Amino acid sequence: MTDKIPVTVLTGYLGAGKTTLLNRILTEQHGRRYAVIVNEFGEIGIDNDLVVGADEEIFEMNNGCICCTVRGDLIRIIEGLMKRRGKFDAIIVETTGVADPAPVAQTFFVDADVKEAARLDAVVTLADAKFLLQRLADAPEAKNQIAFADVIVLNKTDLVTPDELAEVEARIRAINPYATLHRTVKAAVPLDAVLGRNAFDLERILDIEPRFLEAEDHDHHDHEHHGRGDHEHDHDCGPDCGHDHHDHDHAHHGESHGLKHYHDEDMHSVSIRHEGEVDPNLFVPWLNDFVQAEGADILRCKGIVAFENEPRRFVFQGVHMILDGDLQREWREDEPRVSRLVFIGRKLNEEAIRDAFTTNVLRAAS
Ligand SMILES: Nc1nc2c(ncn2[C@@H]2O[C@H](COP(=O)(O)OP(=O)(O)OP(=O)(O)O)[C@@H](O)[C@H]2O)c(=O)[nH]1
Repeated sequence: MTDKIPVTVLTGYLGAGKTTLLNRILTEQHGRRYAVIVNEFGEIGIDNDLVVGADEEIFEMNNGCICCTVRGDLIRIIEGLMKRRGKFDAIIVETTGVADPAPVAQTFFVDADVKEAARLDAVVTLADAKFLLQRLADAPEAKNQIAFADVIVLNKTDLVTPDELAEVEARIRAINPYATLHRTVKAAVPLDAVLGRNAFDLERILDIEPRFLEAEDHDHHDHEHHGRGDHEHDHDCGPDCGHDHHDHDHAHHGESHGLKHYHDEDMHSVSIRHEGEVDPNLFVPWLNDFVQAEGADILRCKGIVAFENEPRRFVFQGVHMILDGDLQREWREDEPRVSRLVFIGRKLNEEAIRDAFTTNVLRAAS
């Protein structure tokens, strides 16, 4: 895995500060060389003109940002880059401000060649401290971008009062409690806070998301807000879609569960904790079926699972209905064999998820 090229996906709504951060990355003395892929709307990309830095290679995807189109472009661009390996150390993909990061992230799971050559390092989302609340109200993509983030750079803090900042941060946390968050002016964040995160390295989920294993079960609100039905970008791909929606192996189960979820209108996260092992022959099919059925509403899922008679941890993650997972390092002696799953998405029915897990994985085993 180590010789794969790390890819950072930079996202964030229009004007949030993506280019500002990119310029910072490209001008700072860090001794690394980045290839930059800019996903720009329209025929003529203007972002190129704004990006400084002589040595970086910049490629553009000019045909919009939606779903499979971008993926095709991105795959071709990354494949082209791979022929020039050695000329750069890492890739940064700057997505257009209105893009849903899901298809970009999916590229690194589903395309065999890309998977072979590159690994998604982290999704970094720029958030505009002044306008994020408005965007959350009127732009579903803005919410997706927050939900997807491994790292959130809450930028333009100079434009808001401390109270406003606290409010926007609370809203971000309601959507995504797991990302690391940095408050910035002019995207001034230490580069190692956004690059080289290994946030998508399944082995490191716990390092990146220490809260992942915390006792949960705080609030159990039942929120059924929403009703916006903003599904434009959900991947309910039709028959023409080139998506490869099956490419998983994952598994686990659990048995007790603490559900915690946060909610922000229709977006929230549900976590399940099972104090013990699960039968992979029950867990894996359940997870696959669940994600296939509900994937349009699930933006992200992750989990670490203890399998019966298996010394290694099963770790999975997914983007919509695409799942990826494998057995990784062994459980340590002092480590409780607990199974944990987290789903982040829209309209997730917490009780239904809990019941399905209990019925199909736990009860079925007894
Ligand atoms: N006041 C203030 N302005 C900022 C800050 N960061 C960036 N800006 C300004 O905000 C504007 C937009 O920043 P960009 O970095 O171009 O944002 P972007 O996300 O790349 O924008 P798009 O490419 O349109 O999506 C620029 O004029 C920046 O100079 C900040 O922390 N505070």
